[in-house]
Amino acid sequence: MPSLDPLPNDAVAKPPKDKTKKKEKKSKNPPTDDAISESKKRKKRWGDEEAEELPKSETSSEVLETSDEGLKSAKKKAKKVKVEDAEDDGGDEKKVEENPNAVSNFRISTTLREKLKQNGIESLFPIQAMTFDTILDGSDLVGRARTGQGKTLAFVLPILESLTNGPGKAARKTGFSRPPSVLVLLPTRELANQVYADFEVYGSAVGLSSCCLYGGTPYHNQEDKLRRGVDVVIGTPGRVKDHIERGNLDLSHLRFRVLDEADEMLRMGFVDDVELILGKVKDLGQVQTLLFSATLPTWVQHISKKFLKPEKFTVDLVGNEKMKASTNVRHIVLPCLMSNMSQLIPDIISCYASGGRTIVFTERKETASELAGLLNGARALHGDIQQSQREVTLARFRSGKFMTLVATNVAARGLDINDVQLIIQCEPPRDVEAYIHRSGRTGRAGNTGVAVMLYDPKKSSRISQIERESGVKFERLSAPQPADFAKAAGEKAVDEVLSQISDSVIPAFKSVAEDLINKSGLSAVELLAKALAKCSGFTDFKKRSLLASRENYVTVLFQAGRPMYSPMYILQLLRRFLPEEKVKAVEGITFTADKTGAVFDVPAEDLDAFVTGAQNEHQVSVEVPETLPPLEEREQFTRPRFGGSRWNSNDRSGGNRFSRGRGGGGFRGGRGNGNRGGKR
Ligand SMILES: Nc1ncnc2c1ncn2[C@@H]1O[C@H](COP(=O)(O)OP(=O)(O)OP(=O)(O)O)[C@@H](O)[C@H]1O
Repeated sequence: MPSLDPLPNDAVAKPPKDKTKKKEKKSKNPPTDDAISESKKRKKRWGDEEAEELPKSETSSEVLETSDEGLKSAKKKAKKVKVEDAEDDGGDEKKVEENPNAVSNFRISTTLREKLKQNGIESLFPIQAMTFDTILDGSDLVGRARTGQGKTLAFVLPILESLTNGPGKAARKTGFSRPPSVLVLLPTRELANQVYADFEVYGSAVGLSSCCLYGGTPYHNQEDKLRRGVDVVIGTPGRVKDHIERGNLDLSHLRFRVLDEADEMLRMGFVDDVELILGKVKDLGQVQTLLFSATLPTWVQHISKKFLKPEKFTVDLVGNEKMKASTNVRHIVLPCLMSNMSQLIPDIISCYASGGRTIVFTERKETASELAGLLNGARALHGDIQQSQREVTLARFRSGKFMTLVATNVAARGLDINDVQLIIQCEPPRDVEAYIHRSGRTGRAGNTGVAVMLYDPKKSSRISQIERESGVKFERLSAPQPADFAKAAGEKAVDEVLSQISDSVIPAFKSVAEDLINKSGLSAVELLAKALAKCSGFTDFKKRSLLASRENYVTVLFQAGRPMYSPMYILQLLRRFLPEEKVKAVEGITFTADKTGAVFDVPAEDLDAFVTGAQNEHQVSVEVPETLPPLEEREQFTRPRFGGSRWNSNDRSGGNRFSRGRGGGGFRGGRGNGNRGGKR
């Protein structure tokens, strides 16, 4: 299993200090001898002579160690286990894992340990190791770790352990039509199903049953399960609330309440239902509340106070770290107009997906459906699709029946899908949390991945805003050029030809191949190159502009020996050595950050005229840059017009800003609408 990020230094924020007291609160009743002997007995009851009863935290307000201390103390605990074992068992010392996060170093029963091992899990991830004891010992907790760091099992394991071998066992209701002991709330149906699957796998191993309550599916199956009695209810707030109101769901005996993706659950639109649901618990002293997310904006700390006990613990493995997003992901930005996306995205996938799955995020449901229809083999997932179809689509994506999913934020959070190598966001999302969660669909559990965010060159300022708020440092790249992906695709085709095509096919195709060489006028190598392109799914290669990925355009860098501030000035200089129709074809004038020049796109067939024409002009130069120079940040709000396809630059239907004229978008030569430059 790949290793995970090293823990940051400020992993654990202290629980809110009780300002009225000088010293940290000590527990009122220090453990009596009976309690100690009882706890020693308990290590047997936990069905695991190896699982050592680790000393409970002295007080509920005890500060959890910082991450480094946490790991050191976990090591000490491991050694302590070793020492105690030796004393207790007359020296037949048990092998204790040196790895402080080894599952066997935690109060996890043999049954659960076996089930974890079957799933390849023999060591806890940091967020799991840092929160396990605190949850098992009965505290409320806010947990934060970057995406893909195992937050789900961080609450699943201690909850199951508590209900079957620990403090939660005694109070747990049992028998037919029992009320649930656990409620887990999530923001989307897909995520609810995913967490339900984890509870099914691990809960059923220890005799606990679960059910999943979410909309778009019939009530009666869920009602039957609730009527028969379940231990764990996982669901989305809307459907959970419906079942409460229908009298199917009694939450008065809950032992655990969990808000996964807590910041999303406490956002407008969810918080009222969440508050109503969580308020159904009668005895707040008996219930533990756990909040987890990769993002916990400050406002969450305030609003969550009403659900958590004052002496809650916080384990924050992101803390004050600048980088809030996944550190296992390459974060790339790439300029592209909406009208060029359906042509560009397949090339980005060829370049960065490494044969794995790709999730493309759009802001709106209709654009997700539209784009999915334009991308070969892609499927759409969003809230307007019927629930049964959503489940089929996600299951087929998970099983690799298709490799490109085009989704809205319904797939942004929590979804854990194997081998997602590439995330493409069609435009900067509205908030930084969306960026962090979307890009976190790749690079999970210690694996690596690539997140590409496309942006309209006219709105580049959103990029630095997301950089500031997420701590991400984007790689500013331009559209992949044919050479970028031909090599990778060609090598893949060669591997397939050599490994999958038997020599037995040669006689049948040899004469056709000889005819082709004799008649085509191309060399054997050139013909083979075409055949490999065909195997790779390419029929032609179009050059794309660096500035906006415009097909059959080239981005040029224009300089005039003095700072420039107005596109009109540039157009006037161009008119000195170019005919009007070529000046009119200029697209997307954008000044360099130092204003000493400007870049813009010109039709590839006009490039020579621009370069040679400039040579005869005093102090004017036109060159083709390898990469974009640092450009002026731009923010321009253009109200999108409706109708027509915004995705296909070949579309001449007009009707919206994305398919206007050649190449679409950007400032156009000759109209002098000027670059409004900078932010307004
Ligand atoms: N201790 C572990 N060892 C190995 N793999 C693990 C461990 N814990 C969890 N995983 C795997 O790591 C992946 C990510 O886990 P999970 O989905 O819980 O992450 P997360 O932190 O909730 O992510 P997100 O913030 O995106 O919701 C899953 O495939 C899970 O099976």
